[in-house]
Amino acid sequence: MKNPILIGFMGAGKTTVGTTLAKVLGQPFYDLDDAIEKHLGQSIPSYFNEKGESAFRQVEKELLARHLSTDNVLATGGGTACQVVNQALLRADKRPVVWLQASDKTTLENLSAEDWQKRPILADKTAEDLSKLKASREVFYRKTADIIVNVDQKTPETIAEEIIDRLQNA
Ligand SMILES: Nc1ncnc2c1ncn2[C@@H]1O[C@H](COP(=O)(O)OP(=O)(O)OP(=O)(O)O)[C@@H](O)[C@H]1O
Ligand SMILES: O=C(O)C1=C[C@@H](O)[C@@H](O)[C@H](O)C1
Ligand SMILES: [Mg+2]
Repeated sequence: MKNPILIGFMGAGKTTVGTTLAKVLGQPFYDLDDAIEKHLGQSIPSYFNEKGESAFRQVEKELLARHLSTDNVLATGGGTACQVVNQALLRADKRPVVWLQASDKTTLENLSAEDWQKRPILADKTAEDLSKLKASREVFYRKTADIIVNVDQKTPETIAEEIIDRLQNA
């Protein structure tokens, strides 16, 4: 089984589930947002503030491209799979792409006030705005994913096991 790439909306649990999944599989884990922050030497919100979203997307694309040839369990950022150029990179990688699909309710429950602050796309947004943005992005996740795993009311361990089961039986 090739190590999967996790995509999906903010708060779906890509970082959390990816960490657990990598442990269960005994494989290294790579989190694209963490890698971006290390590369920039600053937090994503601070970089967004200084340079704006399009500069962020450029760095995101470069680090994604640089990393795809390695075989880690990979957690993308919430917007990674929504950029056309990244979709092509993800599809070309030949690793299974797993969409962690969460309801609005789960997404809102997962995102604490601190999580909300760490995600500049959500700055000044209401729950209703989040719901609209999430709905508008689903078409991209669906198009990029090989499998869809619903995460509602499941622990990270259960989700990781489900991903492994689905990939082994795919
Ligand atoms: N299955 C789960 N059960 C309980 N809490 C969860 C679960 N998945 C994620 N969380 C919590 O939700 C929050 C957001 O999770 P996480 O950072 O993994 O999301 P993400 O998909 O990586 O978001 P982003 O796209 O912004 O990187 C964290 O506080 C995490 O602890
Ligand atoms: O959904 C998004 O567009 C983002 C999600 C985060 O993971 C980060 O990649 C960044 O805050 C942008
Ligand atoms: Mg994450």
